[in-house]
Amino acid sequence: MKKLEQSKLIGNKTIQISGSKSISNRLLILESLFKNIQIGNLSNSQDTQLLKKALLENTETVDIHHAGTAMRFLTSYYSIAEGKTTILTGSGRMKERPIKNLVTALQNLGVEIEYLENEGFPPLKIQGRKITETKVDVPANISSQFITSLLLIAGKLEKGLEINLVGEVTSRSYIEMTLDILKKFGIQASFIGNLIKVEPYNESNQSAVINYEVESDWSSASYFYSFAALGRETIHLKSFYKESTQGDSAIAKIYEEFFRIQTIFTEAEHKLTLQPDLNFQFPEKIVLDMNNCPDIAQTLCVTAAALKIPFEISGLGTLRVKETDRLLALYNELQKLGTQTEITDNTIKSLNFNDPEENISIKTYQDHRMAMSFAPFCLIKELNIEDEDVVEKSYPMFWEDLSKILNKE
Ligand SMILES: O=C(O)C1=C[C@@H](OP(=O)(O)O)[C@@H](O)[C@H](O)C1
Ligand SMILES: C=C(OP(=O)(O)O)C(=O)O
Repeated sequence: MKKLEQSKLIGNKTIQISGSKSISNRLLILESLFKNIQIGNLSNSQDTQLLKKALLENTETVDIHHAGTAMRFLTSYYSIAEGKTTILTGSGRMKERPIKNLVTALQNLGVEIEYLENEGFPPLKIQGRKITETKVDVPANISSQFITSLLLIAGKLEKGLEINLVGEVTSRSYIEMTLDILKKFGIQASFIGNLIKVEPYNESNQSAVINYEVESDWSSASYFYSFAALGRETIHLKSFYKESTQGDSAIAKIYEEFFRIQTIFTEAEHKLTLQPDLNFQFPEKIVLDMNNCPDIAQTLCVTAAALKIPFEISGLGTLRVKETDRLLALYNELQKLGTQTEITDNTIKSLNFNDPEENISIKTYQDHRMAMSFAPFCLIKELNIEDEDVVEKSYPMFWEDLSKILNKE
């Protein structure tokens, strides 16, 4: 249990955030399939460590715990490991997170994959083989990770791959991030309408060494936007770029529009300065579709609840199948801050704001983002965060970094 006393924000501190977990996990798979690259600022998240270990050890049974990207990316990776049988499993929650659309797509490409417990969910038994098919349909409304998973192996197939995205495309920014990284590896791809075409990798590219400096993680940066919005002090974050491929960089625009936090980029130092406008007036209401940046939805809901600004967020269907049912978790825990909400399959809307509870203890539901998104509320009132170690999944240094910017009141 982490006790966060009521605190004040110390101005002008600099926080060094580690590399994007999404970019890092794509790079590790590509490195293993295609060639050696020099990776700088690799994510120190537990999810990245787990994936790295799985790729290095190459055992028959692989337990990926709660790392969603690793689970989905490795499903395709082991599907093309010719002659190798792999059992791919994960935590209790991972066994409840959907994977059927990806498995069906790989089965349609000729791979033998068996569900070892429940149909449509891990654990999987995968019999790797050479894929010769060239086209596949994939429903794109459940998780973009299914598409990324196929894209990461596509260049390895003899004739490349055409992926037809069926239905609404969720978390599109993550697909675009994957295509950008493929390009850096020299893998040609196009994304027109609902069709993605990837050309086979040209082996003569093999010799050119790539240096890839991973931009720091914008999802992790989001919590500092929340601190700046509630504490109205300047915070510096490193190492970020002005043009980001991470969809969660939308946090800068969102917090500028609704909370008057200006983001200033210092190119030379790859530094972001989060600078609150002190003459800030609350917006009347926040209405936003966050389908493109689902991981920062919890951050925004807590900031809005703390400031008692009515909000109505849509595009959040995927939150139901993440580390926990994040809409339900928000509904439960925001009540402790005094905020009543109404949730549907894919939206959350505030109904009214009352005083926070006396002794607030936030449950985290094994979800790192529940712990980190509620932490900034300590600028309003003291609170406890249960199972604080959950932050390791994406941001192991989170509590240490907070201690640098908080002063007990
Ligand atoms: O490709 C990725 O790196 C991710 C895609 C998103 O998942 P969905 O596409 O399942 O929404 C996001 O929520 C997750 O944290 C990371
Ligand atoms: C949803 C997340 O991760 P994953 O799907 O990779 O477990 C996340 O980090 O918020």
